[in-house]
Amino acid sequence: MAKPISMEVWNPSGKYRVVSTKSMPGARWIRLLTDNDCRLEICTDPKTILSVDDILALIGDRCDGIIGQLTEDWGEVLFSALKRAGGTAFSNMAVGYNNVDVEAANRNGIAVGNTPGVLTETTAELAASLTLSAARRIVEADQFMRAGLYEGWLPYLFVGNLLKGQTVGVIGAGRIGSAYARMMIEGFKMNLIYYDLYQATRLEKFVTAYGQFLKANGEQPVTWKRAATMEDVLREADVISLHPVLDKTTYHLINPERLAIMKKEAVLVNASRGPVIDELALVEHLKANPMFRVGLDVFEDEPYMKPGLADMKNAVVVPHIASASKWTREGMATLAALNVLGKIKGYPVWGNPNQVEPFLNENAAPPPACPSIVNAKQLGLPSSKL
Ligand SMILES: NC(=O)C1=CN([C@@H]2O[C@H](COP(=O)(O)OP(=O)(O)OC[C@H]3O[C@@H](n4cnc5c(N)ncnc54)[C@H](O)[C@@H]3O)[C@@H](O)[C@H]2O)C=CC1
Ligand SMILES: O=C(O)C(=O)CO
Repeated sequence: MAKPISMEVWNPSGKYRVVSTKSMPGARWIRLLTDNDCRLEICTDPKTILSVDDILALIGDRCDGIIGQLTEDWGEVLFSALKRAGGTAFSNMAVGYNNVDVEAANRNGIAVGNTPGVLTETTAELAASLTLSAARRIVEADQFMRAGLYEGWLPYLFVGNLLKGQTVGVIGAGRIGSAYARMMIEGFKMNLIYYDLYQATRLEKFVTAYGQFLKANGEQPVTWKRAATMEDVLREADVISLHPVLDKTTYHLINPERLAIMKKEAVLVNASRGPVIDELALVEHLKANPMFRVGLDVFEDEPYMKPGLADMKNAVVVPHIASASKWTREGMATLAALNVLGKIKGYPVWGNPNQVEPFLNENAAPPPACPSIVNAKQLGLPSSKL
């Protein structure tokens, strides 16, 4: 087993031992735990990704709850160790929890928290930024300037794609996908085609109302369509943004066959999870189709890129920063801490994980509830009546 690693300890005499595998932004999450009789231990080891052995050492012999990161592998080994240490609560500091084996958590009676809602707009804004960067070739043009290559305006210099009046395709029109769609529709007057297992009723109503508003003002109305198949989106859209969860149904959702049916000058954006795209196939597609552009926040084998991707001028790549705004990261820390605290205190689970604002109000005490526990039903946890 790995040696115990460096820790920062808050409120040493607290009754409940809570561990965070990383330092997290803001001070509120620390205050919320220490004001509620928790001894908080924050791992300060400089290693970016902790191994299962590292985390076993952090859990130790006694641990009531633990906050972990999306880079960590939370399965049977860690959940059974947490159970043996007397723990009942884990929270990912993330909305996505594909790094967590929820079945293993269920077997060990551990609640699994996540942090929905607080990342929605921040992540959608980064997806919109990637869309614009790819469509208008911002990174290529920036590199060109810095290399001293600019000799004056030219009719063909860095010609890209106009978004207005084009079709934006969204795959996975949940919280983030819908927020992204609204940005592209309201901001650039794009038409929408989307594919999701469920109907995005609020999004549809928004596009209808916005279309009516534009029409009343003498402008071309925007339109929406719910596609029967993912292929319909890929064939029709000029810009496609991926926002589904990562699971068996979405692994390599973008594969060679599906890349082949996309428009040759399409823009593809991924701020969901890397394995949603077959990245090797994408590299080949980028090579064969120089006018096809991508904006990627996530990668199949993070922190690595597949061979060849870094050389592609038609790819904009950023290191998984879609949720990286101060407000969002502090909010994620707060929600993760409250998930763990709420379970330790025996609080019920908040009724609507899409409406977590009451937990984020700095000027009020948070509701006595766990903001979001993904396996609440399986563990038979009570729902909050608030
Ligand atoms: N790059 C980043 O930093 C971030 C990435 N994410 C990723 O984005 C994902 C989505 O987050 P939210 O919008 O908050 O979740 P959400 O649960 O509101 O939306 C996910 C949507 O995907 C749909 N979906 C599931 N399977 C599908 C399939 N096979 N085909 C099409 N649609 C399918 C669901 O019906 C749902 O509407 C997270 O699970 C996470 O992996 C989230 C935040 C930040
Ligand atoms: O919350 C998530 O799922 C993330 O990817 C964090 O950025």
